[in-house]
Amino acid sequence: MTVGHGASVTLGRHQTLQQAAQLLATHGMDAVDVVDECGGSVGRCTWRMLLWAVAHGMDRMMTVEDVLAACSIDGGTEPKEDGTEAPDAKEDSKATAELERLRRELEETHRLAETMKTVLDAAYEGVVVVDGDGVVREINRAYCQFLGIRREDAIGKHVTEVIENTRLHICVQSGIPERGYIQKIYGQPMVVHRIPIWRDGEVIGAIGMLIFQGVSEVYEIFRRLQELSREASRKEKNGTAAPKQEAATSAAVGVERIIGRHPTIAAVKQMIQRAARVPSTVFITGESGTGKEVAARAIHEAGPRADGPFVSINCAAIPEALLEAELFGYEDGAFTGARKGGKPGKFQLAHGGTLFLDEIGDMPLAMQAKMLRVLEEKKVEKVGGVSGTEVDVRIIAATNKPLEEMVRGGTFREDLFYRLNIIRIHLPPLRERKSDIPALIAHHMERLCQQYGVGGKSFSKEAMEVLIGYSWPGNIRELVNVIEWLISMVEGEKIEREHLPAYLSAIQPMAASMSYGGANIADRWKEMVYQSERERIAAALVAANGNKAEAARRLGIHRSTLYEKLKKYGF
Ligand SMILES: Nc1ncnc2c1ncn2[C@@H]1O[C@H](COP(=O)(O)OP(=O)(O)OP(=O)(O)O)[C@@H](O)[C@H]1O
Repeated sequence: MTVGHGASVTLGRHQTLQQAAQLLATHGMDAVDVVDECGGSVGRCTWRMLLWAVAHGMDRMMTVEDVLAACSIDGGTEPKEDGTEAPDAKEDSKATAELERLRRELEETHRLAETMKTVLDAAYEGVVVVDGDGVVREINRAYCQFLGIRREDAIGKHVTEVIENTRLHICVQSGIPERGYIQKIYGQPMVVHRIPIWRDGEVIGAIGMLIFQGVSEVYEIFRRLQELSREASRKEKNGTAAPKQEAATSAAVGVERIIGRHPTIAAVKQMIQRAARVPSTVFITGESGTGKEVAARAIHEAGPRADGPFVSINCAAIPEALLEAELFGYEDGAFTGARKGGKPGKFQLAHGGTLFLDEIGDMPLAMQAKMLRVLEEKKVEKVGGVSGTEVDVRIIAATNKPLEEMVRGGTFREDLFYRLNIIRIHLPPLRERKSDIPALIAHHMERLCQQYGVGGKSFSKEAMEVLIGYSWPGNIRELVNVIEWLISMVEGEKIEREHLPAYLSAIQPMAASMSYGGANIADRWKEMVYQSERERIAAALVAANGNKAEAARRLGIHRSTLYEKLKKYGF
């Protein structure tokens, strides 16, 4: 558009309807001449013409030239120069209503944008928003002041041109949130959070936050962590089992370490918080890999024993003959091969803390009787010992076996079952809380990439759909293993559908009653699952050179589950 000498305003023929409306509104005009590149008049744009275009559902981005042409083809609906020929009254009111709706929509958008800007500017932290290409779309006053730049100069530029050492554009590609990272800006270590913005399964941008007050706090947290780690190694030297590496490296504590917002998991988190407050025995059930140990640690960390040890023992992994010594310890010379000076048992090591009895359903009957006595008397007697020692231990037990059925079948003691089953927490299988899959993937991807020192990876929409569609029989452990495998196998930053193991894409049954090629689809499905699981197990055994413990780890299932499957598939 041009404003010539003597305030003569014209509109270029390639300008849009939206620009035409803006021009008329800005200059308070009813009509404006439409000109070509040489300034020659090609027609006249009026409010009536704009109303006509809106009434005919034309796009706001259409050129004025096209609208002029459409008007003339329409048989002169557009008024002639003198404006005597108006659109008919019905169309006129339709157009007016549409314009009014657009005006209100615009007003609302402006109001929201203003509110958002006020909120952003009032925030103490620096906030920057980038789009899917890493281009700055919004930045607040605090960030601009810190960087010493003007908002207008930052907006529209790639974030790397605006903020030193930023990784926001990488966060957009990986889709992985980065919280509490240190970023050097102007030589100062700053604490930043980088959070991807997801829409319809795709990352469409990211928000960066600069925490001005955070550095000293972070150093304080760091100092406390160092103290804790020193404490842990002191305890390890004294014989207390160190927590798993995963738990030690994770900053999350208590229910924080449980990822997921599905209602079933939200209810579990509530139960955990309640259970943490009381000393009663907790009994956790759920399929293998659903996070029973994670839940047990969360209870320990959220309760008053958090400063005490968390000791875990897998009752299925220890041969029957050694289980008693592992649990209660042994005296010097208690049996052939016993360590000189004896050894404390898990109960003693957990004194003042929590003992997690995993796979309790696999505990032999004879051992169950001894366990019941210890739980009732709160005293343990070492193998080869003569007197008992008092222990103050909170018990959390877990199993993936149907313990009630085992009680009925006589393979699990009823009295021990009731002694354990005081607070019951059931962890749902992953297939029943699929909405948590993206968050679990993001969490473990970030954790593992940090652990391996590699850059983050993101999933294509198709790959994510496959991961969400799969039934995850090995639950979260299987998911973690798939992520670990992908991190080491995929070179690039984007994980595509074809990078995923083939068994994840197997067709799901649509309806059990449907038939396909004469065979019942549910039977075909079962057969396919059977085949694919058999192949996966065979592949894992080959990859692990026949080592069953390693194969079970690769498959994300417990060793005892692998043995059952080996039997089932006739290996
Ligand atoms: N809610 C969760 N959020 C994040 N990670 C989880 C969650 N639950 C489980 N995991 C991860 O899944 C894996 C398996 O968890 P865990 O060992 O607690 O399962 P489990 O039910 O005790 O398995 P099993 O019955 O075989 O002993 C671990 O890598 C753990 O970090």
